[in-house]
Amino acid sequence: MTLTSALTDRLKEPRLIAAGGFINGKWNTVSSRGKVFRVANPATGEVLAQIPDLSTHATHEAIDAAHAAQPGWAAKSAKERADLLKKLNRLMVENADDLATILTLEMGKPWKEAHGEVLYGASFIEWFAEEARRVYGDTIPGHTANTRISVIKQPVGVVGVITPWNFPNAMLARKLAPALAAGCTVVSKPASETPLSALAIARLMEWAGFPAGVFNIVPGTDSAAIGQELCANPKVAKISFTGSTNVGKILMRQCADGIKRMSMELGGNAPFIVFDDADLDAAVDGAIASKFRNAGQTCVCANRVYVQAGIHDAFVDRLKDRMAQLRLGNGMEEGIELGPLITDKAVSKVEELVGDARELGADIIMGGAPTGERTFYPPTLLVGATKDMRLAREEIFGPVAPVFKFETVEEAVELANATEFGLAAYFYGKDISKVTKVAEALQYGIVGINTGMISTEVAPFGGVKQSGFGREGSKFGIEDYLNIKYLCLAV
Ligand SMILES: NC(=O)c1ccc[n+]([C@@H]2O[C@H](COP(=O)([O-])OP(=O)(O)OC[C@H]3O[C@@H](n4cnc5c(N)ncnc54)[C@H](O)[C@@H]3O)[C@@H](O)[C@H]2O)c1
Ligand SMILES: O=C[C@H](O)CS(=O)(=O)O
Repeated sequence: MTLTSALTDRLKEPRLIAAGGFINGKWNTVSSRGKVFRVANPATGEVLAQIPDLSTHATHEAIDAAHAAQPGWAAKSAKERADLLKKLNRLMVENADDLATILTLEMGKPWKEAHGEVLYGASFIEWFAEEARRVYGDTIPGHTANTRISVIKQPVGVVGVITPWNFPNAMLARKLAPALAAGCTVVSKPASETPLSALAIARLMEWAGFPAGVFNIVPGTDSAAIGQELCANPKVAKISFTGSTNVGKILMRQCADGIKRMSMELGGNAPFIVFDDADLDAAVDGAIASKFRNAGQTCVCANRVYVQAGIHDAFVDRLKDRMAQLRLGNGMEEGIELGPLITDKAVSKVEELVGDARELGADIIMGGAPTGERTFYPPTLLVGATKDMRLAREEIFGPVAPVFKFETVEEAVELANATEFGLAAYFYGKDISKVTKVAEALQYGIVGINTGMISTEVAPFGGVKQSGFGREGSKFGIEDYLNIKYLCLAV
Protein backbone atom coordinates (compact mmCIF):
# COMPACT_ATOMS: atom_id res chain seq x y z
CA MET A 1 0.00 0.00 0.00
CA THR A 2 1.29 3.44 -0.81
CA LEU A 3 0.08 6.76 0.54
CA THR A 4 0.58 9.98 -1.39
CA SER A 5 1.50 13.38 -0.02
CA ALA A 6 -1.96 14.58 -1.12
CA LEU A 7 -3.09 12.63 1.93
CA THR A 8 -0.20 12.47 4.41
CA ASP A 9 0.76 16.15 4.09
CA ARG A 10 -2.74 17.06 5.32
CA LEU A 11 -2.57 14.98 8.52
CA LYS A 12 -1.25 16.02 11.92
CA GLU A 13 -0.60 12.31 12.64
CA PRO A 14 0.24 10.52 9.33
CA ARG A 15 0.59 7.21 11.20
CA LEU A 16 -3.20 7.25 11.50
CA ILE A 17 -3.46 5.81 8.01
CA ALA A 18 -2.10 2.28 8.04
CA ALA A 19 -0.98 0.02 5.25
CA GLY A 20 -3.57 -2.19 3.61
CA GLY A 21 -6.18 -4.51 5.07
CA PHE A 22 -6.22 -5.33 8.79
CA ILE A 23 -6.49 -9.04 9.57
CA ASN A 24 -5.85 -10.75 12.91
CA GLY A 25 -4.12 -7.69 14.26
CA LYS A 26 -1.71 -7.43 11.32
CA TRP A 27 -1.62 -4.98 8.41
CA ASN A 28 -2.06 -6.90 5.18
CA THR A 29 -0.15 -4.94 2.59
CA VAL A 30 -0.33 -7.30 -0.34
CA SER A 31 -3.17 -8.97 -2.21
CA SER A 32 -2.75 -12.68 -3.02
CA ARG A 33 -3.42 -11.66 -6.62
CA GLY A 34 -0.88 -8.83 -6.47
CA LYS A 35 -3.62 -6.31 -7.29
CA VAL A 36 -4.06 -2.81 -5.88
CA PHE A 37 -6.78 -0.20 -6.25
CA ARG A 38 -6.61 3.57 -6.03
CA VAL A 39 -8.47 5.92 -3.72
CA ALA A 40 -8.88 9.39 -5.23
CA ASN A 41 -10.23 12.72 -4.05
CA PRO A 42 -13.52 13.29 -5.93
CA ALA A 43 -13.04 17.09 -5.75
CA THR A 44 -9.61 17.15 -7.39
CA GLY A 45 -8.89 13.70 -8.82
CA GLU A 46 -5.68 13.49 -6.77
CA VAL A 47 -4.70 9.92 -5.86
CA LEU A 48 -4.59 9.61 -2.08
CA ALA A 49 -3.54 5.98 -1.69
CA GLN A 50 -3.06 2.65 -3.38
CA ILE A 51 -4.63 -0.18 -1.36
CA PRO A 52 -4.10 -3.93 -1.78
CA ASP A 53 -7.19 -5.21 -3.60
CA LEU A 54 -8.15 -8.04 -1.26
CA SER A 55 -10.82 -10.60 -2.05
CA THR A 56 -12.06 -14.07 -1.13
CA HIS A 57 -8.83 -15.50 0.27
CA ALA A 58 -8.26 -12.54 2.60
CA THR A 59 -11.93 -12.58 3.59
CA HIS A 60 -11.66 -16.25 4.52
CA GLU A 61 -8.56 -15.47 6.61
CA ALA A 62 -10.33 -12.58 8.33
CA ILE A 63 -13.36 -14.74 9.14
CA ASP A 64 -11.08 -17.41 10.64
CA ALA A 65 -9.36 -14.75 12.76
CA ALA A 66 -12.67 -13.29 13.95
CA HIS A 67 -14.01 -16.76 14.72
CA ALA A 68 -10.92 -17.69 16.73
CA ALA A 69 -11.02 -14.41 18.68
CA GLN A 70 -14.73 -14.38 19.45
CA PRO A 71 -14.90 -16.74 22.46
CA GLY A 72 -12.15 -14.85 24.25
CA TRP A 73 -13.74 -11.50 23.44
CA ALA A 74 -17.16 -12.66 24.66
CA ALA A 75 -15.57 -14.08 27.81
CA LYS A 76 -14.29 -10.65 28.81
CA SER A 77 -16.52 -8.85 31.28
CA ALA A 78 -18.89 -6.27 29.86
CA LYS A 79 -16.87 -3.67 31.71
CA GLU A 80 -13.63 -4.77 30.04
CA ARG A 81 -15.27 -4.47 26.62
CA ALA A 82 -16.81 -1.14 27.64
CA ASP A 83 -13.45 0.23 28.79
CA LEU A 84 -11.84 -0.57 25.43
CA LEU A 85 -14.75 1.05 23.60
CA LYS A 86 -14.36 4.14 25.77
CA LYS A 87 -10.66 4.27 24.86
CA LEU A 88 -11.64 4.06 21.17
CA ASN A 89 -14.15 6.87 21.64
CA ARG A 90 -11.47 9.05 23.26
CA LEU A 91 -9.01 8.34 20.45
CA MET A 92 -11.62 9.14 17.80
CA VAL A 93 -12.39 12.45 19.46
CA GLU A 94 -8.71 13.28 19.98
CA ASN A 95 -7.99 12.51 16.31
CA ALA A 96 -11.25 13.96 14.98
CA ASP A 97 -9.53 16.63 12.86
CA ASP A 98 -7.40 14.07 11.01
CA LEU A 99 -10.32 11.62 10.69
CA ALA A 100 -12.39 14.45 9.19
CA THR A 101 -9.62 15.35 6.75
CA ILE A 102 -9.32 11.71 5.64
CA LEU A 103 -13.10 11.57 5.21
CA THR A 104 -13.34 14.79 3.19
CA LEU A 105 -10.40 13.86 0.98
CA GLU A 106 -11.76 10.41 0.10
CA MET A 107 -15.50 11.21 -0.02
CA GLY A 108 -15.76 14.93 -0.77
CA LYS A 109 -18.14 16.21 1.91
CA PRO A 110 -17.29 19.61 3.43
CA TRP A 111 -14.78 19.34 6.26
CA LYS A 112 -17.17 20.64 8.92
CA GLU A 113 -19.72 18.00 7.91
CA ALA A 114 -17.00 15.37 7.97
CA HIS A 115 -15.95 16.49 11.44
CA GLY A 116 -19.55 16.24 12.53
CA GLU A 117 -19.74 12.73 11.09
CA VAL A 118 -16.64 11.66 13.03
CA LEU A 119 -18.15 12.92 16.30
CA TYR A 120 -21.45 11.23 15.33
CA GLY A 121 -19.58 7.97 14.76
CA ALA A 122 -17.72 8.38 18.06
CA SER A 123 -21.05 8.94 19.83
CA PHE A 124 -22.14 5.39 18.89
CA ILE A 125 -18.91 4.01 20.35
CA GLU A 126 -19.58 5.91 23.58
CA TRP A 127 -23.27 4.96 23.64
CA PHE A 128 -22.65 1.23 23.25
CA ALA A 129 -19.75 1.28 25.69
CA GLU A 130 -22.46 2.21 28.16
CA GLU A 131 -25.02 -0.25 26.78
CA ALA A 132 -22.50 -3.11 27.03
CA ARG A 133 -23.11 -3.23 30.78
CA ARG A 134 -26.90 -3.22 30.46
CA VAL A 135 -27.53 -6.42 28.51
CA TYR A 136 -30.08 -7.63 31.02
CA GLY A 137 -31.96 -10.95 31.07
CA ASP A 138 -35.19 -11.95 32.79
CA THR A 139 -36.53 -14.36 35.36
CA ILE A 140 -40.02 -15.72 34.67
CA PRO A 141 -42.35 -17.45 37.17
CA GLY A 142 -42.21 -21.15 36.30
CA HIS A 143 -45.19 -22.90 34.74
CA THR A 144 -44.98 -25.60 37.45
CA ALA A 145 -44.01 -25.53 41.14
CA ASN A 146 -40.66 -27.20 40.46
CA THR A 147 -39.65 -25.14 37.43
CA ARG A 148 -37.39 -22.09 37.46
CA ILE A 149 -37.20 -20.07 34.24
CA SER A 150 -34.58 -17.50 33.31
CA VAL A 151 -33.66 -15.67 30.11
CA ILE A 152 -30.10 -14.78 29.13
CA LYS A 153 -28.71 -12.93 26.11
CA GLN A 154 -25.55 -14.04 24.32
CA PRO A 155 -23.55 -12.56 21.41
CA VAL A 156 -24.48 -13.94 17.99
CA GLY A 157 -20.79 -14.52 17.13
CA VAL A 158 -18.87 -13.33 14.03
CA VAL A 159 -20.52 -10.43 12.19
CA GLY A 160 -19.90 -9.49 8.56
CA VAL A 161 -20.25 -5.72 8.18
CA ILE A 162 -20.68 -4.09 4.75
CA THR A 163 -20.90 -0.29 4.60
CA PRO A 164 -21.46 2.48 2.03
CA TRP A 165 -19.26 5.38 0.87
CA ASN A 166 -21.51 8.25 1.95
CA PHE A 167 -20.79 8.04 5.69
CA PRO A 168 -17.62 5.93 5.74
CA ASN A 169 -16.88 6.62 9.41
CA ALA A 170 -20.30 6.74 11.09
CA MET A 171 -21.91 3.83 9.24
CA LEU A 172 -19.06 1.55 10.33
CA ALA A 173 -19.05 2.90 13.91
CA ARG A 174 -22.85 2.42 14.10
CA LYS A 175 -22.36 -1.30 13.53
CA LEU A 176 -18.98 -1.89 15.13
CA ALA A 177 -20.03 -0.41 18.48
CA PRO A 178 -23.04 -2.63 19.33
CA ALA A 179 -21.35 -5.71 17.86
CA LEU A 180 -18.23 -5.34 20.02
CA ALA A 181 -20.25 -4.28 23.07
CA ALA A 182 -22.36 -7.45 22.79
CA GLY A 183 -19.23 -9.67 22.57
CA CYS A 184 -19.24 -10.25 18.81
CA THR A 185 -16.23 -9.96 16.53
CA VAL A 186 -16.30 -8.24 13.15
CA VAL A 187 -15.11 -8.60 9.55
CA SER A 188 -15.72 -5.32 7.75
CA LYS A 189 -15.85 -4.56 4.04
CA PRO A 190 -15.88 -0.81 3.46
CA ALA A 191 -16.91 0.75 0.13
CA SER A 192 -13.94 0.71 -2.26
CA GLU A 193 -14.48 4.44 -2.92
CA THR A 194 -13.82 5.24 0.76
CA PRO A 195 -11.75 2.62 2.64
CA LEU A 196 -9.41 5.04 4.39
CA SER A 197 -11.85 6.09 7.12
CA ALA A 198 -12.34 2.45 8.12
CA LEU A 199 -8.58 1.77 8.07
CA ALA A 200 -8.04 4.76 10.36
CA ILE A 201 -10.59 3.34 12.82
CA ALA A 202 -8.70 0.04 12.75
CA ARG A 203 -5.47 1.89 13.55
CA LEU A 204 -7.16 3.57 16.53
CA MET A 205 -8.46 0.20 17.72
CA GLU A 206 -4.90 -1.13 17.49
CA TRP A 207 -3.70 1.82 19.58
CA ALA A 208 -6.56 1.30 22.06
CA GLY A 209 -5.44 -2.29 22.63
CA PHE A 210 -8.28 -4.35 21.17
CA PRO A 211 -7.20 -8.03 20.94
CA ALA A 212 -6.11 -9.37 17.54
CA GLY A 213 -8.96 -10.76 15.44
CA VAL A 214 -11.71 -8.78 17.19
CA PHE A 215 -11.90 -6.33 14.31
CA ASN A 216 -10.77 -7.10 10.75
CA ILE A 217 -11.01 -5.04 7.55
CA VAL A 218 -10.98 -6.44 4.02
CA PRO A 219 -10.76 -3.57 1.50
CA GLY A 220 -11.36 -4.65 -2.09
CA THR A 221 -13.09 -3.78 -5.32
CA ASP A 222 -14.63 -7.23 -5.82
CA SER A 223 -17.49 -6.53 -3.42
CA ALA A 224 -19.55 -9.41 -4.76
CA ALA A 225 -16.80 -11.96 -4.03
CA ILE A 226 -16.14 -10.61 -0.54
CA GLY A 227 -19.86 -10.46 0.16
CA GLN A 228 -20.40 -13.98 -1.12
CA GLU A 229 -17.72 -15.32 1.26
CA LEU A 230 -19.21 -13.42 4.20
CA CYS A 231 -22.70 -14.72 3.39
CA ALA A 232 -21.70 -18.32 2.65
CA ASN A 233 -19.07 -18.97 5.30
CA PRO A 234 -20.74 -20.89 8.18
CA LYS A 235 -18.42 -19.18 10.69
CA VAL A 236 -20.23 -15.90 10.03
CA ALA A 237 -23.38 -15.71 12.17
CA LYS A 238 -24.75 -12.39 10.97
CA ILE A 239 -24.55 -9.83 8.18
CA SER A 240 -25.07 -6.16 9.02
CA PHE A 241 -25.46 -4.16 5.81
CA THR A 242 -25.95 -0.50 5.01
CA GLY A 243 -26.41 0.36 1.38
CA SER A 244 -28.82 0.20 -1.51
CA THR A 245 -31.97 -1.86 -1.44
CA ASN A 246 -30.87 -3.80 -4.53
CA VAL A 247 -27.65 -4.98 -2.89
CA GLY A 248 -29.57 -5.69 0.30
CA LYS A 249 -31.75 -8.10 -1.66
CA ILE A 250 -28.69 -9.86 -3.08
CA LEU A 251 -27.29 -10.33 0.41
CA MET A 252 -30.59 -11.60 1.78
CA ARG A 253 -30.75 -14.23 -0.96
CA GLN A 254 -27.15 -15.24 -0.27
CA CYS A 255 -27.83 -15.57 3.46
CA ALA A 256 -31.00 -17.63 3.08
CA ASP A 257 -29.23 -21.00 2.89
CA GLY A 258 -27.41 -20.33 6.15
CA ILE A 259 -30.43 -18.69 7.86
CA LYS A 260 -28.10 -15.95 9.03
CA ARG A 261 -29.17 -13.09 11.27
CA MET A 262 -29.33 -9.85 9.29
CA SER A 263 -29.61 -6.12 9.81
CA MET A 264 -30.57 -4.18 6.69
CA GLU A 265 -30.23 -0.38 6.53
CA LEU A 266 -31.27 0.27 2.95
CA GLY A 267 -32.41 2.94 0.54
CA GLY A 268 -34.87 5.73 1.17
CA ASN A 269 -37.24 8.13 -0.60
CA ALA A 270 -38.10 10.68 2.07
CA PRO A 271 -41.15 12.91 1.71
CA PHE A 272 -40.82 16.41 3.18
CA ILE A 273 -44.33 17.83 3.71
CA VAL A 274 -45.08 21.49 4.45
CA PHE A 275 -48.62 22.21 5.59
CA ASP A 276 -50.31 25.62 5.35
CA ASP A 277 -49.93 26.18 9.11
CA ALA A 278 -46.18 25.49 9.13
CA ASP A 279 -43.61 27.97 10.42
CA LEU A 280 -42.35 28.90 6.95
CA ASP A 281 -38.81 29.91 7.92
CA ALA A 282 -38.40 26.79 10.05
CA ALA A 283 -39.66 24.67 7.16
CA VAL A 284 -37.17 26.24 4.77
CA ASP A 285 -34.35 25.73 7.31
CA GLY A 286 -35.40 22.09 7.66
CA ALA A 287 -35.58 21.58 3.91
CA ILE A 288 -32.07 22.99 3.44
CA ALA A 289 -30.68 20.83 6.27
CA SER A 290 -32.36 17.65 5.15
CA LYS A 291 -31.97 18.05 1.39
CA PHE A 292 -28.44 19.41 1.02
CA ARG A 293 -26.52 17.58 3.77
CA ASN A 294 -23.73 15.61 2.08
CA ALA A 295 -24.82 17.21 -1.23
CA GLY A 296 -28.05 15.23 -0.99
CA GLN A 297 -26.16 11.93 -0.75
CA THR A 298 -27.79 10.52 2.37
CA CYS A 299 -30.44 7.86 2.79
CA VAL A 300 -32.63 10.22 4.82
CA CYS A 301 -32.43 13.29 2.57
CA ALA A 302 -35.68 14.94 1.62
CA ASN A 303 -36.31 13.34 -1.78
CA ARG A 304 -39.80 14.76 -2.48
CA VAL A 305 -40.91 18.18 -1.18
CA TYR A 306 -44.70 18.38 -0.86
CA VAL A 307 -46.05 21.91 -0.20
CA GLN A 308 -49.68 22.72 0.50
CA ALA A 309 -51.23 25.10 -2.04
CA GLY A 310 -51.80 27.97 0.40
CA ILE A 311 -48.11 28.55 1.08
CA HIS A 312 -46.57 26.97 -2.01
CA ASP A 313 -45.36 30.13 -3.74
CA ALA A 314 -44.05 31.74 -0.54
CA PHE A 315 -42.18 28.56 0.39
CA VAL A 316 -40.64 28.18 -3.09
CA ASP A 317 -39.48 31.81 -3.11
CA ARG A 318 -37.78 31.50 0.28
CA LEU A 319 -36.27 28.11 -0.54
CA LYS A 320 -34.87 29.51 -3.80
CA ASP A 321 -33.27 32.42 -1.99
CA ARG A 322 -31.63 30.11 0.56
CA MET A 323 -30.43 27.66 -2.08
CA ALA A 324 -28.83 30.52 -4.01
CA GLN A 325 -26.58 31.14 -0.99
CA LEU A 326 -25.21 27.58 -0.84
CA ARG A 327 -21.50 27.51 -1.77
CA LEU A 328 -20.39 24.60 -3.99
CA GLY A 329 -16.72 23.56 -4.07
CA ASN A 330 -13.83 21.58 -2.62
CA GLY A 331 -14.83 20.45 0.87
CA MET A 332 -11.35 21.22 2.22
CA GLU A 333 -11.93 24.94 1.59
CA GLU A 334 -13.44 27.19 4.28
CA GLY A 335 -17.12 28.06 3.88
CA ILE A 336 -17.99 25.35 1.33
CA GLU A 337 -21.41 23.81 2.03
CA LEU A 338 -21.78 21.47 -0.95
CA GLY A 339 -19.06 19.13 -2.14
CA PRO A 340 -18.86 17.03 -5.32
CA LEU A 341 -20.89 13.89 -5.99
CA ILE A 342 -18.96 10.69 -5.42
CA THR A 343 -18.52 9.53 -9.02
CA ASP A 344 -19.29 10.36 -12.67
CA LYS A 345 -21.93 7.61 -12.48
CA ALA A 346 -23.65 9.47 -9.65
CA VAL A 347 -23.73 12.65 -11.76
CA SER A 348 -25.21 10.73 -14.70
CA LYS A 349 -27.96 9.32 -12.49
CA VAL A 350 -28.93 12.79 -11.25
CA GLU A 351 -28.86 14.12 -14.85
CA GLU A 352 -31.19 11.30 -15.91
CA LEU A 353 -33.70 12.04 -13.16
CA VAL A 354 -33.68 15.81 -13.79
CA GLY A 355 -33.99 15.25 -17.53
CA ASP A 356 -36.95 12.92 -17.05
CA ALA A 357 -38.68 15.46 -14.79
CA ARG A 358 -38.09 18.22 -17.33
CA GLU A 359 -39.55 16.08 -20.14
CA LEU A 360 -42.63 15.40 -18.02
CA GLY A 361 -43.27 19.06 -17.39
CA ALA A 362 -41.26 20.17 -14.36
CA ASP A 363 -40.00 23.76 -14.36
CA ILE A 364 -36.35 24.14 -13.37
CA ILE A 365 -36.12 27.26 -11.20
CA MET A 366 -32.36 27.01 -10.60
CA GLY A 367 -29.49 24.61 -11.38
CA GLY A 368 -30.44 21.58 -13.43
CA ALA A 369 -27.13 20.70 -15.08
CA PRO A 370 -23.66 19.68 -13.86
CA THR A 371 -21.12 22.49 -13.66
CA GLY A 372 -18.82 20.61 -16.03
CA GLU A 373 -16.03 20.60 -13.44
CA ARG A 374 -15.34 17.06 -12.26
CA THR A 375 -18.40 15.68 -10.41
CA PHE A 376 -19.83 18.94 -9.09
CA TYR A 377 -23.59 19.40 -9.41
CA PRO A 378 -25.26 22.68 -8.35
CA PRO A 379 -28.20 23.03 -5.97
CA THR A 380 -31.25 22.44 -8.18
CA LEU A 381 -34.86 23.45 -7.58
CA LEU A 382 -37.77 22.07 -9.62
CA VAL A 383 -41.46 23.00 -9.32
CA GLY A 384 -44.44 21.34 -10.93
CA ALA A 385 -43.15 17.91 -10.00
CA THR A 386 -45.61 15.02 -10.30
CA LYS A 387 -45.81 11.41 -9.14
CA ASP A 388 -45.25 10.22 -12.72
CA MET A 389 -41.66 11.44 -12.68
CA ARG A 390 -38.81 9.01 -11.87
CA LEU A 391 -37.51 11.29 -9.11
CA ALA A 392 -40.78 10.70 -7.25
CA ARG A 393 -40.03 6.97 -7.19
CA GLU A 394 -36.23 6.76 -7.11
CA GLU A 395 -33.57 7.97 -4.68
CA ILE A 396 -32.08 11.14 -6.25
CA PHE A 397 -28.87 11.04 -4.18
CA GLY A 398 -27.94 14.54 -5.30
CA PRO A 399 -28.67 18.23 -4.47
CA VAL A 400 -32.00 18.33 -6.31
CA ALA A 401 -35.20 19.53 -4.60
CA PRO A 402 -38.38 18.67 -6.54
CA VAL A 403 -41.44 20.53 -5.22
CA PHE A 404 -44.90 18.95 -5.52
CA LYS A 405 -48.06 20.99 -4.74
CA PHE A 406 -50.95 19.38 -2.82
CA GLU A 407 -54.38 20.51 -1.57
CA THR A 408 -55.46 18.34 1.40
CA VAL A 409 -53.84 16.56 4.34
CA GLU A 410 -55.22 13.21 3.14
CA GLU A 411 -53.69 13.78 -0.31
CA ALA A 412 -50.29 14.57 1.22
CA VAL A 413 -50.25 11.41 3.32
CA GLU A 414 -51.33 9.27 0.36
CA LEU A 415 -48.62 10.76 -1.88
CA ALA A 416 -45.99 10.42 0.86
CA ASN A 417 -46.77 6.75 1.40
CA ALA A 418 -46.89 5.90 -2.32
CA THR A 419 -43.42 4.31 -2.38
CA GLU A 420 -41.85 0.92 -1.62
CA PHE A 421 -39.41 2.69 0.69
CA GLY A 422 -40.04 3.54 4.33
CA LEU A 423 -36.96 4.99 6.00
CA ALA A 424 -37.45 8.68 6.95
CA ALA A 425 -40.26 11.21 6.46
CA TYR A 426 -40.60 14.83 7.57
CA PHE A 427 -43.45 17.28 7.97
CA TYR A 428 -44.03 20.80 9.25
CA GLY A 429 -47.32 21.87 10.82
CA LYS A 430 -48.72 23.17 14.09
CA ASP A 431 -52.20 21.79 14.62
CA ILE A 432 -51.62 19.11 17.28
CA SER A 433 -54.46 16.88 16.10
CA LYS A 434 -53.17 16.92 12.51
CA VAL A 435 -49.58 16.42 13.67
CA THR A 436 -50.58 13.35 15.70
CA LYS A 437 -52.66 11.78 12.94
CA VAL A 438 -50.11 12.44 10.18
CA ALA A 439 -47.21 11.09 12.29
CA GLU A 440 -49.15 7.87 12.89
CA ALA A 441 -50.29 7.54 9.27
CA LEU A 442 -46.85 7.89 7.66
CA GLN A 443 -45.38 4.45 6.82
CA TYR A 444 -41.77 5.14 7.81
CA GLY A 445 -39.32 4.06 10.49
CA ILE A 446 -38.35 7.65 11.28
CA VAL A 447 -40.57 10.76 11.24
CA GLY A 448 -39.13 14.26 11.72
CA ILE A 449 -41.81 16.65 12.95
CA ASN A 450 -40.93 20.34 12.52
CA THR A 451 -37.29 19.30 12.08
CA GLY A 452 -35.15 18.17 9.16
CA MET A 453 -32.41 16.61 11.30
CA ILE A 454 -33.13 13.26 12.93
CA SER A 455 -29.69 11.66 13.26
CA THR A 456 -28.66 10.78 16.81
CA GLU A 457 -27.17 7.78 18.62
CA VAL A 458 -29.88 7.83 21.30
CA ALA A 459 -32.74 6.96 18.93
CA PRO A 460 -33.52 3.76 16.96
CA PHE A 461 -32.50 4.41 13.34
CA GLY A 462 -33.99 2.16 10.69
CA GLY A 463 -36.72 1.64 8.16
CA VAL A 464 -39.73 -0.41 7.12
CA LYS A 465 -40.88 -1.82 3.78
CA GLN A 466 -37.96 -1.92 1.33
CA SER A 467 -35.82 0.37 3.44
CA GLY A 468 -34.90 -2.67 5.50
CA PHE A 469 -35.18 -3.96 9.04
CA GLY A 470 -33.28 -3.80 12.32
CA ARG A 471 -32.43 -0.70 14.30
CA GLU A 472 -29.10 1.07 14.91
CA GLY A 473 -28.41 3.27 17.94
CA SER A 474 -30.62 3.60 21.04
CA LYS A 475 -31.26 0.89 23.66
CA PHE A 476 -32.68 -1.22 20.81
CA GLY A 477 -29.47 -1.27 18.73
CA ILE A 478 -27.58 -3.90 20.69
CA GLU A 479 -30.43 -6.45 20.42
CA ASP A 480 -29.53 -7.05 16.77
CA TYR A 481 -26.22 -8.55 17.95
CA LEU A 482 -27.62 -10.83 20.66
CA ASN A 483 -29.36 -14.19 20.78
CA ILE A 484 -32.01 -14.78 23.44
CA LYS A 485 -31.68 -18.06 25.35
CA TYR A 486 -34.27 -19.35 27.81
CA LEU A 487 -33.20 -21.67 30.64
CA CYS A 488 -35.75 -24.09 32.07
CA LEU A 489 -34.54 -25.58 35.36
CA ALA A 490 -36.33 -28.41 37.11
CA VAL A 491 -35.63 -28.11 40.89
N1 LIG B 1 -30.43 3.07 5.64
C1 LIG B 1 -29.27 3.61 5.93
O1 LIG B 1 -28.87 3.78 7.10
C2 LIG B 1 -28.35 4.01 4.81
C3 LIG B 1 -27.23 4.77 5.13
C4 LIG B 1 -26.36 5.14 4.09
C5 LIG B 1 -26.63 4.77 2.76
N2 LIG B 1 -27.74 4.03 2.52
C6 LIG B 1 -28.06 3.65 1.15
O2 LIG B 1 -26.87 3.22 0.46
C7 LIG B 1 -26.95 3.59 -0.91
C8 LIG B 1 -25.72 4.39 -1.29
O3 LIG B 1 -24.55 3.73 -0.88
P1 LIG B 1 -23.75 2.83 -1.94
O4 LIG B 1 -23.81 3.40 -3.30
O5 LIG B 1 -22.42 2.53 -1.35
O6 LIG B 1 -24.67 1.51 -1.91
P2 LIG B 1 -24.29 0.09 -2.50
O7 LIG B 1 -25.39 -0.80 -2.11
O8 LIG B 1 -23.93 0.19 -3.95
O9 LIG B 1 -22.95 -0.34 -1.75
C9 LIG B 1 -22.97 -0.47 -0.36
C10 LIG B 1 -21.85 -1.43 0.03
O10 LIG B 1 -22.14 -2.70 -0.52
C11 LIG B 1 -21.05 -3.15 -1.30
N3 LIG B 1 -21.58 -4.02 -2.35
C12 LIG B 1 -22.00 -3.68 -3.58
N4 LIG B 1 -22.43 -4.78 -4.24
C13 LIG B 1 -22.26 -5.83 -3.40
C14 LIG B 1 -22.50 -7.23 -3.47
N5 LIG B 1 -23.01 -7.80 -4.58
N6 LIG B 1 -22.21 -8.01 -2.39
C15 LIG B 1 -21.69 -7.45 -1.28
N7 LIG B 1 -21.44 -6.13 -1.14
C16 LIG B 1 -21.72 -5.35 -2.20
C17 LIG B 1 -20.38 -1.90 -1.77
O11 LIG B 1 -19.04 -2.15 -2.13
C18 LIG B 1 -20.48 -1.04 -0.53
O12 LIG B 1 -19.47 -1.38 0.36
C19 LIG B 1 -28.21 4.40 -1.06
O13 LIG B 1 -29.26 3.60 -1.52
C20 LIG B 1 -28.50 4.85 0.37
O14 LIG B 1 -29.87 5.11 0.58
C21 LIG B 1 -28.62 3.64 3.49
O1 LIG C 1 -27.18 8.03 4.73
C1 LIG C 1 -27.79 7.84 5.76
C2 LIG C 1 -27.07 7.78 7.07
O2 LIG C 1 -27.77 6.92 7.93
C3 LIG C 1 -26.78 9.15 7.56
S1 LIG C 1 -27.46 9.61 9.08
O3 LIG C 1 -27.41 8.42 9.99
O4 LIG C 1 -28.82 10.07 8.88
O5 LIG C 1 -26.57 10.68 9.59
